[in-house]
Amino acid sequence: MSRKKAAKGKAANSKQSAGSPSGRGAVKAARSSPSIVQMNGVVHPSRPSISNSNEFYDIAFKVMLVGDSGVGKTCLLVRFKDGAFLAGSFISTVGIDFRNKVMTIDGVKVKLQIWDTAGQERFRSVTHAYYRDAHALLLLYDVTNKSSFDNIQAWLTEIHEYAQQDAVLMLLGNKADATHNRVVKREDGEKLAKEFGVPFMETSSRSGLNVELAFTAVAKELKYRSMKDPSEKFKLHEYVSKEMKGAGCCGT
Ligand SMILES: Nc1nc2c(ncn2[C@@H]2O[C@H](COP(=O)(O)OP(=O)(O)OP(=O)(O)O)[C@@H](O)[C@H]2O)c(=O)[nH]1
Ligand SMILES: [Mg+2]
Repeated sequence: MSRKKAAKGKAANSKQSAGSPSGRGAVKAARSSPSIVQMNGVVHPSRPSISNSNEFYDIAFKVMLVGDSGVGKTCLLVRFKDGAFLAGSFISTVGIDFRNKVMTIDGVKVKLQIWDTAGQERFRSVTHAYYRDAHALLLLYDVTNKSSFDNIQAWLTEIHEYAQQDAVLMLLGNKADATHNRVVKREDGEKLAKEFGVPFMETSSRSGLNVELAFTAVAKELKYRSMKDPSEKFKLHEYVSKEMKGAGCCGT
């Protein structure tokens, strides 16, 4: 298996305040990024000239974070990538952004190129264009925000319309640490996920609960699928049920 060099996970655009007039410049910048131009099917590394990471990888996949504005997509990505929590005032993502992370899955270096989409309605047409290349989608709602949960069905409709049929999909109930403000029960999330046949877990970017697991589960599923070795079996639902930790149980 040949090893490729991973481009440093550099955001294609920066965040702006939710009240900023337009994110068009940033979106345009993101669209002209070489990473995007080359991205069809399995992700290819960006031009070496912009790569300042020495990390090598064997296979690469594109993962998309979707869900209402404020559910915590950016925080989830930052927690996963940097192990930090973005506390303080909420800065809404403009357009679309990405970061890379290389994980070692059963001895194979798997690069995830993780696309952080803007949840705001006004960017919806921009983000639609990226669905088609996604190998996996993490759909988030916020357990402290009922409307973000109620909107999950609409998000699923959108995903079915724009994403590839065989894309890996997982539902995440985020902000599980916020016990006092919780309005969506874990069982409601489980029920909804079961209805749509998607794996589910609650996460917290603040405590780190299940963050690594969510991305590891997706990376494992994609890796096993790409290996196409019938002797190697991986069951995403089973893996998630076995490895998942409950809110309030274990923190990180
Ligand atoms: N308590 C708690 N707060 C969180 C968590 N994740 C995110 N937040 C807070 O929720 C707010 C929104 O987080 P973001 O990650 O920026 O939300 P987003 O989904 O990226 O929003 P858009 O970019 O507008 O789509 C921020 O103020 C975060 O600090 C979490 O796990 N727990
Ligand atoms: Mg964001």
